[in-house]
Amino acid sequence: MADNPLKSVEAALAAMLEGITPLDGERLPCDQAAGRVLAESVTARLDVPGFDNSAMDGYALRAAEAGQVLPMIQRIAAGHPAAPLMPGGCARIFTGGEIPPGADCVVMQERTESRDTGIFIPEGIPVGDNIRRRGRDVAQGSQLLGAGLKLEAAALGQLAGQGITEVVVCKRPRVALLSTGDEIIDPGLPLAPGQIYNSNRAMLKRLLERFGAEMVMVESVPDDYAATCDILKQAAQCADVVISTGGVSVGEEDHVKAALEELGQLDLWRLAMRPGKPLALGRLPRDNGETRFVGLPGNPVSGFVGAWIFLRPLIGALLGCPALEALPRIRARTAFSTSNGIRRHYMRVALAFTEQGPVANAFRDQNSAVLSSCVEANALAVIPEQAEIAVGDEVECLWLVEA
Ligand SMILES: Nc1nc2c(c(=O)[nH]1)N[C@H]1C(S)=C(S)[C@@H](COP(=O)(O)OP(=O)(O)OC[C@H]3O[C@@H](n4cnc5c(N)ncnc54)[C@H](O)[C@@H]3O)O[C@H]1N2
Ligand code: MOO
Repeated sequence: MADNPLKSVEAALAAMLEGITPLDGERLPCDQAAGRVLAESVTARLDVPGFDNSAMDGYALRAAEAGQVLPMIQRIAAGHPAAPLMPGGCARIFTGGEIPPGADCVVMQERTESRDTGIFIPEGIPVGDNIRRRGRDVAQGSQLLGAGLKLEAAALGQLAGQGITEVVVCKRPRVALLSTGDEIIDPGLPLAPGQIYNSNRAMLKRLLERFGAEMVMVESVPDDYAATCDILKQAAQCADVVISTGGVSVGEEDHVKAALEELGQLDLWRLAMRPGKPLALGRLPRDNGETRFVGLPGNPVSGFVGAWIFLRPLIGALLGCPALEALPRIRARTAFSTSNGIRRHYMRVALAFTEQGPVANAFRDQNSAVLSSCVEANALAVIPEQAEIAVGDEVECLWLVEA
């Protein structure tokens, strides 16, 4: 919008992500790699399955010999090698058992009858029936898993299925999380009048760890310019990303932005988003390069929304994980009405999946200081600038999933 003095979220995201490349890889045992992102793709060493095997407990035979009683001349349990099957006979076989050379189908035992002279096999068994072919799941030499994939249950199973015990994953982005404000007190300590407990830290730590970051510094910073400069310098040395909460607005006790401008560079400030308008993006120098800086507003909901919209893609880019870079979008009908001003509103909603399609239920109080609005939210409904939304209108929602 031409007369909107605030920067768009898209412009801010592009500025934040510009020049970011994934961090180096590190080799890890697979049993410590859950939730980590592959830095290198993995090639299959083996065919899976490694040999033709039975999908059922039953009998292996030549399909052409079905429709008669066949003597049972071999027994093949899973884990034991199969000898060739002589013509005119069948083999007792169990699920996962190796198909004996010569056999070309398996009949499940429920379809057979045991007779004195052998096993009666019904007619019309197709060649290949109930055989799981070698390499059907994975072919040796093919790409098993691609770089950038977050290792979750099935991928870990695929690695184990290859006998692989180590992988190269992207190093976790190191994050320094600074809570500014004289009024902010750690849970466990007594509260004096005017003070509040630090709710942002616990919330952001959890979100950042879910996104794949490692917390290397977690500090509280008083409302003091020199102290803010000191801690920013220290944080920039030990972290890939420095995140602060509070102190980015226009008050006299808001020192973060001034400290950032003094020490490094403020790339962007004041966004057309609600909540989160005073969010500040920039960079701080460190010995071998620079450290990204994200200054989240102090209001807890601004921090929550800012984390999903900015920190998730930032951590994703540092991890080389495309799935983390954009939240999945889903269209839903609103169970609420609202009218919006010049900032895009990210309303906290609980999506319900009804027979009529997804419905977005908004928490009654959408103020940026009301963290209750986030507790049961599973999506952010994106209300465009100046929009008038009536009950039942369709809006786009961002689904709050970690990857
Ligand atoms: N004159 C103006 N005042 C404000 C503006 C403005 O444009 N002009 N913007 C408002 C908006 S919007 C926001 S958002 C806030 C952001 O201010 P800051 O980022 O400077 O944050 P603080 O002032 O330090 O704190 C705001 C609020 O959040 C509480 N807070 C801070 N840290 C924590 C924490 N770790 N845990 C829980 N709560 C926290 C703090 O006590 C304040 O109540 O500025 C508006 N003002
Ligand atoms: O932009 Mo602020 O985060 O609405 O309260």
